Amino acid sequence: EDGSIGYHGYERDALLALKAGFNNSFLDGNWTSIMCYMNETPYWYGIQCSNGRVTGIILDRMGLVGEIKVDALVNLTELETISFKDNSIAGNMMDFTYNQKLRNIDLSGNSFDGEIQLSLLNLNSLESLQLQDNKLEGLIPGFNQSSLNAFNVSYNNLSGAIPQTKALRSFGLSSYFGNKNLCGPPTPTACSATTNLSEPNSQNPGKKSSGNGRFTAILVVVNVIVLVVIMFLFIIYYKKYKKLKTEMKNVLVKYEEHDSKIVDRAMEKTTSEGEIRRKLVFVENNGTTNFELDDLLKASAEGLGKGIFGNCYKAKLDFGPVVIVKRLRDLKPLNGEEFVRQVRVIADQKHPNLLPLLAYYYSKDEKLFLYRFASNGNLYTRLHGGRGTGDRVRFLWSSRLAVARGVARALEHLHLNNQSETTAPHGDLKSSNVLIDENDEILVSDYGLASLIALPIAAQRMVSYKSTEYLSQKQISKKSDVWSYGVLLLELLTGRIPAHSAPPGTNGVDLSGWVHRAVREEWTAEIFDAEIAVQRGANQGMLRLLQIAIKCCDKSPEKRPEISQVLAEVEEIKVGGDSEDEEYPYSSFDRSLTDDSLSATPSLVVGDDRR
Ligand SMILES: Nc1ncnc2c1ncn2[C@@H]1O[C@H](COP(=O)(O)OP(=O)(O)OP(=O)(O)O)[C@@H](O)[C@H]1O
Repeated sequence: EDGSIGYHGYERDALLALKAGFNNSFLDGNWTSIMCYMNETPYWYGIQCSNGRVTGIILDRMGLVGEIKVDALVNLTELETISFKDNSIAGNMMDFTYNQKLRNIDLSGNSFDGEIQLSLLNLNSLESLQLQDNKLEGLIPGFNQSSLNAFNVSYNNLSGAIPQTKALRSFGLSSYFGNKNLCGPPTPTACSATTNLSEPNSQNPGKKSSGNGRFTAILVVVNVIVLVVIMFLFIIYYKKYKKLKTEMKNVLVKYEEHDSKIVDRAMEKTTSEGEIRRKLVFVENNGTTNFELDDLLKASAEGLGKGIFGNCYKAKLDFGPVVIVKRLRDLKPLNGEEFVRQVRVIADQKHPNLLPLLAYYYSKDEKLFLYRFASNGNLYTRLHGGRGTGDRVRFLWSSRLAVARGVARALEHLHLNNQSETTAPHGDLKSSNVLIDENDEILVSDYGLASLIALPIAAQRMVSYKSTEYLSQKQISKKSDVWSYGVLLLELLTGRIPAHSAPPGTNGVDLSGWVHRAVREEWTAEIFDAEIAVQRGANQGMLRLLQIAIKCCDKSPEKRPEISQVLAEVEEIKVGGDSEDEEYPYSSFDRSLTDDSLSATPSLVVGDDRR
């Protein structure tokens, strides 16, 4: 097992097998990708984890149907709690032999039948066993764990004498009530001498004598014949099974060879000594000089930070160029072929406002993406950096409008190249993913990476998954990108940090709610960043951009405009004449916001988007 990825594949397989038996559409949608990662909050509904291991399964009142295989829990050795309370699960109980840490078991309110599992007797930490309201039959096993402090088998079809162990004697009638034929304390019914023997129960196989000797002899002969036939059939079956297994193995080996050949072809080269060496794969036409992984390893590297897709480094190669290296982590379990296919999709997204992928590297243990270095940093730092200090470089309206345009163009390109209705083609649009190169060109980064990382990680960390529609309906779409774009515009206009994309350790505000409140309560002068509010000639343009932003941030995704429409409107905004150096008190906004501009678009203030 790969401990480094923080989860355990065989546990995941066990849970997926369990899920398959339930045929439950919610779980089918929710239990995808990995269930837990180290000590982070589990990603799957109803799963508890510790150190990447599954410690609890709690699926109460989920309408679960079907049966649970007897060996379903064999691989979940860290399990402490299991609860399937109030579902409609049928069939025999599962085997608990390998779940020695189990403390709480609640299978109540289902249709479990057959006998109570004897493996429960060996769970030395068992504290609570709730089996009431099922269809269990046979005898109650002699539970005697001193840890047991809650026990209920009421309303089943159990029969026979209640074992008079120290542990079981401590529970009252309510634990046993509603069974077919239980006797002995605490029930009022005394047991007859033959009670237990008369019950059909494999755990107590005493059976009544079945009539005369002749009949018994015939029965024995028939039994022997049946046994011989069964053994014969078993031998035939076993031979066939062995043959099938060997064939399967051959097919698998062939498949793996084929798979690795594809990866090899894409990513490996034969050196002059004839040995295979993995190499960086350069995306064609990128205009850079190609180099080897060794060159990269020799380069001086500076850590830029840890993003949701992995750590980012700036590497200065010995022979001159500077590249950005992203070490991808938390990836979906993709084989080489699938990885290459997804990378091609990203690499093919060519647009002047998208940060181009230069090269990639794939091996079992390491996946790298190499990007062009954008020397003027990211929008987040440009917009918020150095405020209140002498280091602050003024960020003028014309530059902010250029950012709004560049990002909208990039986003439109991504949307036009993605036909899916159920994905946000960027998915993680935020100011730290908008880069500025040496010519002040805008480059949007981190697009397409959602297709590579595990869904729970994406759902937990990516901006799209923080939109209203994901929070309420668990759905994202292109309109989720439009919403992120609207918030980015508000960030540009207000100079404030949005809560949902604030870097760790930074406090952000609910920008959309805040802007609506400001418009309603007429403290409009405060909406615009003082740094641009003073550029009076640009006021109309700022108001236009604010209106667009508010439309993009509509709570209902269907009311938000398409990105093409947004782009068209942003392109129409004029920078605003000679405004750059003109400075007026920013209260000059008051009248225009409350009277002219907003009254012309009443929907702006009606659709309150406070969250
Ligand atoms: N090509 C690049 N040129 C210059 N700086 C970059 C480049 N790529 C990333 N950065 C900067 O490096 C830092 C780390 O980037 P990274 O993408 O790993 O994290 P992030 O953008 O903060 O978060 P996330 O992964 O959620 O997008 C960020 O400040 C980012 O702006």
